[in-house]
Order: sequence, then structure tokens, then C-alpha cells
Amino acid sequence: MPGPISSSALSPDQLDALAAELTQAATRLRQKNNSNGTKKENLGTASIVANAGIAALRSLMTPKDRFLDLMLIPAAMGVLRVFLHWGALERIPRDCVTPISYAKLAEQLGAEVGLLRRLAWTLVAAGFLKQVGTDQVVNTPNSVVLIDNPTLKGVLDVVSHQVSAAMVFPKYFERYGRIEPTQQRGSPWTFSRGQPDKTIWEIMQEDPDEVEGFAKSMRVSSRFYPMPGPYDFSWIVDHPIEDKSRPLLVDVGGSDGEVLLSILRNTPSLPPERCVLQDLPHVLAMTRQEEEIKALKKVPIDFFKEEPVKGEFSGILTDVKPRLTLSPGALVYHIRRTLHDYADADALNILRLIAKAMAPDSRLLIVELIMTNPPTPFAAAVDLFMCITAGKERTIEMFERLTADAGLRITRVVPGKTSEMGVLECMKV
Ligand SMILES: C[S@@+](CC[C@H](N)C(=O)[O-])C[C@H]1O[C@@H](n2cnc3c(N)ncnc32)[C@H](O)[C@@H]1O
Repeated sequence: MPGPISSSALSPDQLDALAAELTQAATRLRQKNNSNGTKKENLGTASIVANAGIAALRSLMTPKDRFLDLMLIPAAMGVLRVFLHWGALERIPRDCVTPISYAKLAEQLGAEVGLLRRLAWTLVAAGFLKQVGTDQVVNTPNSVVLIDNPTLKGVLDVVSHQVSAAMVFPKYFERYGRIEPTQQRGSPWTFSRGQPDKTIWEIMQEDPDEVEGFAKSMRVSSRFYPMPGPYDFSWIVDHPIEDKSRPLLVDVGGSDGEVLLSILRNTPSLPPERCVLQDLPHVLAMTRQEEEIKALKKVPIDFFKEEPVKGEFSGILTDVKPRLTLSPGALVYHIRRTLHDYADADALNILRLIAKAMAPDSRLLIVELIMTNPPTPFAAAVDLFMCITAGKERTIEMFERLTADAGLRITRVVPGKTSEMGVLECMKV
């Protein structure tokens, strides 16, 4: 039987090209390391190296190996959730050197040793744990990173729900047709739960534990992306505005205020009392308790209805020069990680309502993952997860179409430094 290398689909020339790509990535990393770049910037380059390496390794695998590799992913995901739930990784020494026997670990967890070993084998196969001899195991950097990391645990919780919904795709598309899911009722997620006539929120509300678990995992997973992100808000403070009561920054769908808090803390002199936190009434009732958040204006909204913070110039033409007066409205509207929850028609409605409220000098900042075409593996996975709840991630071209239809033009694109989460600055056409 041919080995994996001999049956690789790669020719020697292609292997040379891959090796050259890796060398180039290593050179870039070395240059960054020698320069004064921040650790975060270097992380970006490190991921280029990792992606080049992963691409090279995948190309070396036979189609059969690749298929078998794929089968391991959902299994490892399930076992990781069990291990995190049991606190199993914490009981293995963190130094990635000192082993613990399966028997001792099983005893500490109150689990049957036979079961524990089988579960652990999945993580050994997936590279999260390393087996020593036949009956001992050690942590690896891949497992240690998960210990005490609520963000990654939260991401895993959210993703595991999406993965189980993805498994019923064939039946879903048979029932709803081979088209993009656009409705919150009858999304693959609600279909997979056997309640297609309800929304995800209506289904979850039947089980308070699920509501709590989901809210918690959404909160922590939102930290997966850097806050406040790559956009420099300091210009707002210096911007000349005569009307001292004019709101400077409105966060539409701002949840519990965590993002605004981070913007405020990174933008000295931006007064919290001139910033507005908007969300559904029940969400605003649970905002955080930091002083800056207490000082914010809180305005309950439904972003499918009229935006209440409106700004409009009314002009008086005189013989000398036009005199403009400005009614209080926001200088900047900000909507982060929210449009991706919706298909185009709903996202367009939200944008149109914000655009209608904007003054000619207002900016709208759309903060979302900006996909490349084709997307990176991470973005492709996230987009598919969004598809499961009838939302979508978008490329810059998709955002250009959407904003143009809403009467907006993109004036600046600020790409993420350490993630694909970028900022689109828009003004009214
Ligand atoms: C995915 S979260 C994003 C939260 C926050 N912007 C962030 O970046 O972490 C979407 C937010 O939209 C809010 N939301 C959902 N439907 C809404 C509606 N109809 N009107 C106003 N806010 C809504 C949710 O409560 C939630 O806080």
C-alpha cells in the first residue's frame, strides 16, 4: 500500500514552491522580530507562517488522510467540551512535561478509567494531549491554552451548537430549497431543533439554562475579537462641534456596554455622557456597573424601527453665506458584530434607518469581519455558522453593494491588525 508521501498529489516542483513560501514567511517573521513591531503585530505574521505551514501539510496528505482527519474534528470538539466541563485538563500538570496516569486522572474525575482513556485518545489523536508510554498522558500547549480561558470555552460552546445544526443541512435544503437561508424562523438552526416556526430566541427561552449558557458564551466569545479594534476614535474629541449637547457616539446594538467601555478607556477625553448605548430594553436593563457605563445615555431601541438619535442640518440661505443650524444628532453611529446576524434584506433595513437619522457630517462605523474571496478557513467557517442562523459574513464588495443600497458610501476601510475584523467608515451619499 503506498504511503502518504508517495501518494501525495504534489509534484516535486510544487513541493519546492511550498518550501519557498515557508522560507519567505520565515524571513518576514524574522524581519518583524528584529524590528520594533508589537507582539500583536508579530502574531499576525506568525499566523501567516502557520497558514503557509498548514497549507503545505495539507497538500502532503492523501485525499483519504484528509477525509479521515476531517472525521476527527467533531469528535475532538465533543471530547474537549466534556474535558472542560469536568475540569479534566486542569488536573494534568500544565508544564506539558509531567505526566499523569489515566487511572489517577479517572479516579480524580470520578470516571471509569476505560471511558477516560477512550475520550483522551481522541484528544491525543487530534494533538491536544500527548500520550507517554501506554498509560500516561501530558498536556500540550494546545490544551494548556484552554485552561482558565473562558473566551475559548465560550467559542467552543457556540460552535458546537452550530456544528450539530450543520449536520442536518441535507434535510434542511431538501425542505426549504437550495437557497440561502434568510429568515430567522425556519433557519437551519431552528429546523435542526425540530421547531422551524420559532426563532432561535423563542426556542431558547423555553429553557432558562440554555438562555443563560448562550448569553454567557456570546459575552465571552465577543472578546475573541480585539476591542476596541483598529479604528482610532480620537478625532471625535478634536472635531469642532458648536452644539455641546450633540451626542458624539451612538453604539447601535451595543449590548451591555462592554465595547463602548473599551472605546472610552482607549480614547481619553471622550465624555461618556455624550455617548449613547442602544439595545433592546431588556438588554439595557442588564448593563455593566462601571462608572463610565453608568454615565452613558441609554436609549432602548428596536433597530428595525426609526433611529431615535437623529441629526439634521437645516440651512438658511442668506445673501452673504449659507447659515446652517444643527439639530442634536450623533456625530458617529457605530454598529459592531450585528449586521452579520442578518441576511441582506434585514441588514439593509437596519442600515437605511441609521442612514436616515444621520446628518450630512455623521459617520457610520460598521465593524464586522471583512471576508476575502475566497475566505480564510476561519472566515469560511464563521460564515457558514452565520448561515445556520440566517445571517452572513460579507466581503468588501458585498458591503459596498449593501451600503450603496442604503444611501451610504464607504469613505474609509480600516482593516484589523490582528484579526479579520475591520471597520468600514461610511457617510451619507
Ligand atoms: C451579536 S450582538 C453584538 C453586540 C455588540 N455590538 C458586540 O460587538 O459585542 C447583537 C446585539 O444586537 C442586539 N439586538 C438584537 N436585536 C435587536 C433589535 N431589534 N434592536 C436593537 N438591538 C437588537 C442584541 O441584544 C445584541 O446586543
